[in-house]
Amino acid sequence: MAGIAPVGSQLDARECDAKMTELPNADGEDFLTSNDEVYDSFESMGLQENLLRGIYAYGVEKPSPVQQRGLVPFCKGLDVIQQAQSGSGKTATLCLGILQQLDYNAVDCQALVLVPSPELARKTERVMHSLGNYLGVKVCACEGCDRVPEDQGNFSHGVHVVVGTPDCVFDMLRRQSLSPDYVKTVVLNQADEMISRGFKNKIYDIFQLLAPKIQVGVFLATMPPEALEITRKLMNKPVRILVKLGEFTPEREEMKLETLSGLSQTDEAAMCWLDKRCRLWKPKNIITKGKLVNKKILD
Ligand SMILES: Nc1ncnc2c1ncn2[C@@H]1O[C@H](COP(=O)(O)OP(=O)(O)OP(=O)(O)O)[C@@H](O)[C@H]1O
Repeated sequence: MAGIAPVGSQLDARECDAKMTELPNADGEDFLTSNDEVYDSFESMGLQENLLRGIYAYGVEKPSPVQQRGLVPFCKGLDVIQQAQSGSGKTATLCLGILQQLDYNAVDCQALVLVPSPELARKTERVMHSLGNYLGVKVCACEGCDRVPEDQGNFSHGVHVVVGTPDCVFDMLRRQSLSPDYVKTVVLNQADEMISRGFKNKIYDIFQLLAPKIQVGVFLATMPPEALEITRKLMNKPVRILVKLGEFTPEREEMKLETLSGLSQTDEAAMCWLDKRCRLWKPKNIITKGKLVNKKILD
């Protein structure tokens, strides 16, 4: 671990919030963190042996910038805001942070992950399941509000983590198909996207059903004013991590495309995703699975 004095560690909460909205557009500073610890390897983070095995089996060797700064505080049970671009490793971070803290001797729902779409719920379920394979995690995605009986069936076998859109999760809690009693962590993944899809009030409704003292993680790419409002209302002295655009390199994106292919996404979905990345980084070429994809074919 290398100790550094990061931008943000001396600022108060309000100054930090202001910085988090300004910094993505500013030159010069790459990180804003209100926590001064940076871990450049997973081994130095004090993670459980079986979680490390899951990480290696998943094919990940070195933590990404957001993981180097945000994973350990999250594992310690602190509230954490992580703002970084899509593809920077936020989903893996929240999965690892939850997996490290679960009590595997109890089969109660201990963590909720709220996401903007059923597709992202399924993706998060797969990532959590792969990383937690050696820990025996039971994770379940709510498939959709029209599939309540199937979801109820899955929950009845016992579950540690539930992932779903705010609508679905609220519905499960309201029907008492899911107990709020043992939930100690709630994560809002792609919180900015959830807000733009109109889920803000449903998120507040869910928190009304949970215990008052709960760990909250907020993961997003942008910080609209409503996201700041959510963090102020729901979080307790959060650790703030902002990784600027461009910190995640195209080389690592090769891995994302391989993962995409591995998950048998359609070529169209993969190309659409690549196109978004090319607009961000403007690379000349992207190499994937030994093939060179010339950027021109995406134009
Ligand atoms: N430390 C790492 N090293 C290499 N690849 C990684 C690492 N962490 C995550 N990845 C891979 O990078 C890709 C993006 O990670 P992830 O989905 O966690 O990012 P994200 O920030 O949540 O993206 P999005 O906002 O689009 O969901 C995935 O394919 C994941 O397997």
